[in-house]
Amino acid sequence: MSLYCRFKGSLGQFELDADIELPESGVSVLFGPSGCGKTSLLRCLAGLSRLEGQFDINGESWQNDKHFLPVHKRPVGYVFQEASLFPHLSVRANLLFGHKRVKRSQKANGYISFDRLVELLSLGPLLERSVVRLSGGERQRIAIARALLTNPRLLLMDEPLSALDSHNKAEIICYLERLQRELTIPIIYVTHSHEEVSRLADYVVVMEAGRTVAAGEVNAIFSRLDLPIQHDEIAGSVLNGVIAEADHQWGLVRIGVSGESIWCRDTGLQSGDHVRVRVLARDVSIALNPLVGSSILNCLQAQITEIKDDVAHSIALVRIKISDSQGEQYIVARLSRRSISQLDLQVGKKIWAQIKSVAVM
Ligand SMILES: Nc1ncnc2c1ncn2[C@@H]1O[C@H](COP(=O)(O)OP(=O)(O)OP(=O)(O)O)[C@@H](O)[C@H]1O
Repeated sequence: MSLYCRFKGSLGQFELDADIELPESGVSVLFGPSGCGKTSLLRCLAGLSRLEGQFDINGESWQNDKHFLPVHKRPVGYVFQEASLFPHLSVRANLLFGHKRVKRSQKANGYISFDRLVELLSLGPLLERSVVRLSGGERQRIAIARALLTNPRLLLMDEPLSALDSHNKAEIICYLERLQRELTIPIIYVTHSHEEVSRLADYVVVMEAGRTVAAGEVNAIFSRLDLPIQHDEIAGSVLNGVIAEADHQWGLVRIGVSGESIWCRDTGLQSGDHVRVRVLARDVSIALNPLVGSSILNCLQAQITEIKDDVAHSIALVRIKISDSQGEQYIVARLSRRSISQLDLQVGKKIWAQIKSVAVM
């Protein structure tokens, strides 16, 4: 871990109390409901807001009790919900606006060149166009490239997909996944979308009412039953796996996940590809014996590690563990309390977790 921050103070009526340590690279997502303080925390990191606190990044102090590095001196790239591009300039000129300010000697480790960014974000055909008639997705790709061309040591992204339609969103997520593989600087990404977290996050910080309440790896955080994220109807667990085989006849792939298998729709991935799957808690059921004569393709051997009543009286959440010699991962199932009683489900019990292949995302 080499990014540490703590900020405490008031912004009008709002109290921010954040204290987090993040990995030195990869995508860390700030996740939480609207108004919980994600943007406020991002603004403190950028130096746009000044609260009492401390911010150390990769061995440098940007803020402590005696010192505050002003916003214009922080090498930070900032991507907002909507790209604010210069309307009188071409795409190329918009990109070069940030690029020119970077001296050769200042180019940090992991710096991605103009040509490489144009290639990674498929900006070549747009370079000579005016920015005025571009789609939202194209504008956002330019905003991301422009932020990176300033040679930042930290990239902040504040709900960069929230203003886009679903087609543009899906496209930009693919570009972000590509960038993620090349960038070596830390990215802090704000969202309240479960899909974005499961696709992009290496690490998650959960925020609630101005406070940072939990932080950790994606599977660990999304399988915790004590966090408010589980109250969401579309809450689910995120599992890491590897494509093991394809069933071309039926258009399915088998994903190996901690010694178990999950069949889901084939989206063109190859054997050996590392993937993430998201399984909603409401799509998981539990049986005491392996399935016979069922349409459900996925039946995973697992063990119950925790049971917790939901806020809704009739429902409980069950955390189950799958494991092999490489480690363990957790899945959450949302069940009726009646089923839990009838099957006498208890912590430690070995069970079978059933998941419809069409429900796997
Ligand atoms: N400078 C400020 N003065 C007064 N109130 C502020 C200030 N900055 C933020 N707030 C308030 O702090 C709260 C948190 O806002 P913030 O934008 O950080 O939340 P958020 O989690 O990013 O929300 P969203 O997901 O909707 O963007 C809001 O109620 C906002 O009005």
